[in-house]
Amino acid sequence: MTTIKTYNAISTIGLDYLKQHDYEINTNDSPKGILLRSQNLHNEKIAASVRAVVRAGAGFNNIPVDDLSKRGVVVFNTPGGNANAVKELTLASLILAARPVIGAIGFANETRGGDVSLRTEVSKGGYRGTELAGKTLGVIGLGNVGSKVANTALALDMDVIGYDPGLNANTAWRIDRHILHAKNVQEVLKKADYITVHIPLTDKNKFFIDSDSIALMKPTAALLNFSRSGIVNDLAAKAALDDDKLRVYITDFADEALFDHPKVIITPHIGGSTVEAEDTSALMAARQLDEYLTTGNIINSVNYPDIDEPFITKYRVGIIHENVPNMISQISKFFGDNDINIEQLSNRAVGAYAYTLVAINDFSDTQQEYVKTALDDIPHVILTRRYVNENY
Ligand SMILES: NC(=O)c1ccc[n+]([C@@H]2O[C@H](COP(=O)([O-])OP(=O)(O)OC[C@H]3O[C@@H](n4cnc5c(N)ncnc54)[C@H](O)[C@@H]3O)[C@@H](O)[C@H]2O)c1
Ligand SMILES: O=C(O)[C@H](O)COP(=O)(O)O
Repeated sequence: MTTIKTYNAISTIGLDYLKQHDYEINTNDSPKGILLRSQNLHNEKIAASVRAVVRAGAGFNNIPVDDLSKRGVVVFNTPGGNANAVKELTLASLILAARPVIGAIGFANETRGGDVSLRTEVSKGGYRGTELAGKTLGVIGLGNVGSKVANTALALDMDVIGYDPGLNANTAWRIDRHILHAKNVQEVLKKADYITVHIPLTDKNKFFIDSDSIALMKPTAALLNFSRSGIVNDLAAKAALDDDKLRVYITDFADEALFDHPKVIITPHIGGSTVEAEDTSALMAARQLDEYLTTGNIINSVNYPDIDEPFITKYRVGIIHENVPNMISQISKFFGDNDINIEQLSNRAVGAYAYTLVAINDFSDTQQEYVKTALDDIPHVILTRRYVNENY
């Protein structure tokens, strides 16, 4: 049996899937895979046995991707698995930014005793809000979450302007044609009444929203952060709120500096915390993990190229290597020199790394033993794995 190590509360749907596919969960210290959510892996020792790390969720800034890539460990996430959950909480937050719902609930609860209805009717004027219809929503990042938020805001009769210079074709298809595409982020910051950020935390995106960007916003603007702590400079947001340069800041990431601020609403990182999102993400994660460990197919990796081919031969060899010239010819020569016939060879590269998946039928035990060690001697090969098709 193969062991998978887990961190965080992973939905039982995902864990059951693994158990049904002959995996043990957390039974020893030499797992083949790790399945996690937001656990910070940067300071954890990751066992040498690990071949795959799967994030049941979108953001993977909690995983030491660069180090794992060098070790040939494939890192996955589950894009879109929790996007609807984040969309719904973002929409709720837009309403909280437009209407003083939280204060009004507090007030209603304080008016116990006597003629409650009279007192609430007299004082409700203090809880008047505004409407979202007709206002402009700026969406920064139009990926799985941002595209859903943007499309749904149109149904609320908002005007929507989006910014995403790295939009991929799949997501682009999903974006409603009524959404205005900004050429630069400044255009969004200046035009929008509500600004919501849905981008990953990377070195480049650290403090993407800082005092300079807030200075471009309308002083009546509302800023929403359901991305990550560190994408918005919270201290800059707080200073702008204090100086009446920003109206409200809603964030899903608690920060000591923001507690008890009257213009801040904090939720405890619950954007993806719905039953449905946790089930979907965990099941996607479990399937991707099993698929890689048993067939070599890579689906939704964040550090290696995806290759997803039907496993129709008896064997496969997956070779993780650097993306440098002459690798495919050296690999195919290696198989030829060792009298092993290649039925199919797939190769893809992304950034500094590449993956070659070789399909084989006739593969003697001696050849298999030899390939396992000798392929690794080709310069720039990082890791080699062999896969056996039990259904062949
Ligand atoms: N609060 C939560 O619980 C929760 C849940 C899910 C996701 N998230 C966060 O939201 C982020 C986005 O999630 P997603 O599923 O939409 O990811 P995604 O990968 O589908 O989309 C991210 C988009 O951001 C764009 N982007 C990157 N940098 C940008 C920049 N500087 N300016 C404009 N666009 C930029 C990318 O091109 C991509 O289209 C995740 O990385 C994660 O950190 C939080
Ligand atoms: O990036 C994500 O998917 C979200 O931040 C969800 O995180 P969680 O799995 O810890 O709820």
